[in-house]
Amino acid sequence: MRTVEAQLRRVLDAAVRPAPIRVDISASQGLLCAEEVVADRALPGFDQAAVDGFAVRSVDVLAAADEPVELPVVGEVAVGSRQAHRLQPGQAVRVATGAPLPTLADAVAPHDHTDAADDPASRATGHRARLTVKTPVPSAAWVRRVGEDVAPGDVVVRRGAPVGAAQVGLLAAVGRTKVLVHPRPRVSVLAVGDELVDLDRTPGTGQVVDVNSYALAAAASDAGAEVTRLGIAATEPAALREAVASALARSEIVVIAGGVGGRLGEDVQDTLAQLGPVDISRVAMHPGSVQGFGRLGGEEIPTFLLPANPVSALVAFEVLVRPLIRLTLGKQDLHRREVTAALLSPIASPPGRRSYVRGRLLRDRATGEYLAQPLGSSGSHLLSSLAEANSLIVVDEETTEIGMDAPVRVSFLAPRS
Ligand SMILES: Nc1nc2c(c(=O)[nH]1)N[C@H]1C(S)=C(S)[C@@H](COP(=O)(O)OP(=O)(O)OC[C@H]3O[C@@H](n4cnc5c(N)ncnc54)[C@H](O)[C@@H]3O)O[C@H]1N2
Ligand code: MOO
Repeated sequence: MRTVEAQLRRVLDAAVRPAPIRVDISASQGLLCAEEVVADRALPGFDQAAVDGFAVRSVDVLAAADEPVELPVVGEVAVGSRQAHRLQPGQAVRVATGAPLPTLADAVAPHDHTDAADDPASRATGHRARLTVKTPVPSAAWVRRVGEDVAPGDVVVRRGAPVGAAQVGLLAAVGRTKVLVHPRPRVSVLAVGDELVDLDRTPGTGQVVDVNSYALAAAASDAGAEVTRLGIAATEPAALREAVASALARSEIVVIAGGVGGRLGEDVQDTLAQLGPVDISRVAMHPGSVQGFGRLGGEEIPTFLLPANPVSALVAFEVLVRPLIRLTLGKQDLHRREVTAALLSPIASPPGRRSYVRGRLLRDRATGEYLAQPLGSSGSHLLSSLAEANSLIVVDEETTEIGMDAPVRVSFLAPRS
């Protein structure tokens, strides 16, 4: 039996990474940047007022520390003003937040530092108002300096950085319409099984609705892949070979649920062997121990044969496929967050296998301590208990029993609202 680690290594070694692509910045969110994005401009692009107030020379209002200083207001600069403004020593200009600062001004006195009054005498000289500055403002106060955020030549988004809302904002700010990113890996999902019918049919006696292609497609999409759910594959060898070959041609990862055991399994494996070597092995895990993996087709596309019991399929996906999708996306961190929790009821685990026990992770309000409640039976067909779970309790290979209150390793599943 191969350890989970050894199987994961084989899987990750087989990763096929799609070449980076250039996309609109609006489509880049959630992907990893594949280039160093260098700013060709400064942000802010010019010195500007950080508040509504009056642009002044700080030296002209120094004396306001002792007594109010009066200045004539010689003009007004609105946001977006494209006209050059200039003030002379001893003058003030009314400015709005974001307006370009007049030449010579090096500070803004906010409204609450000042009193402004209409002054007929100063109006006669062309000035609109007299300003009383009650508090001095030091140089650069209430000014957003050119290049303070980003200087030309700065890297605004690093290669390998996840693109989130702030990165999309920076790309827009430096005028980039497109950005090079690692695309989502394309994952194709198929199910095989003679008993399967699609969900638009009422299953007859002995028939089972195909759950796996839907559930695995959802899991792949949640992991960040671009998914094609191909549904139930024909089991007639030529048709199956054709279906898998066409999936290989359009995917970086192929996931097939079923075909691991029994007569059908042998037929499926024989057919797949025409496309490349498939290794069916027992992996030291529970559930999901019997599985197949190979690199198929000319491009050696990593291809999984997952055990068909729905819980086994999803757990095997979680443990082996999800990390491969994340690696293919370019992520550094391939695994879910793990915490240590106190076990709320005892669990058993088969010897020599790592168990993934469905659980609910709780937090003790008073102590902040994590608590793990194992859910129901461990049957691999019991999908509703996986739906109840928000985590998997991971029991190592050597342990066969864990008592109440003992510390256990718990891996988060997708966060739920
Ligand atoms: N000789 C052995 N037989 C089996 C073993 C074993 O170790 N030795 N392990 C059992 C376990 S556990 C699993 S899991 C399966 C894995 O084999 P397959 O992947 O070929 O699974 P099947 O036997 O075809 O199906 C198992 C179960 O799942 C249902 N199923 C199948 N496909 C779907 C689908 N798309 N959606 C929902 N449910 C599906 C199927 O009807 C069966 O009930 O092998 C066991 N046998
Ligand atoms: O491999 Mo089966 O994986 O335990 O349901």
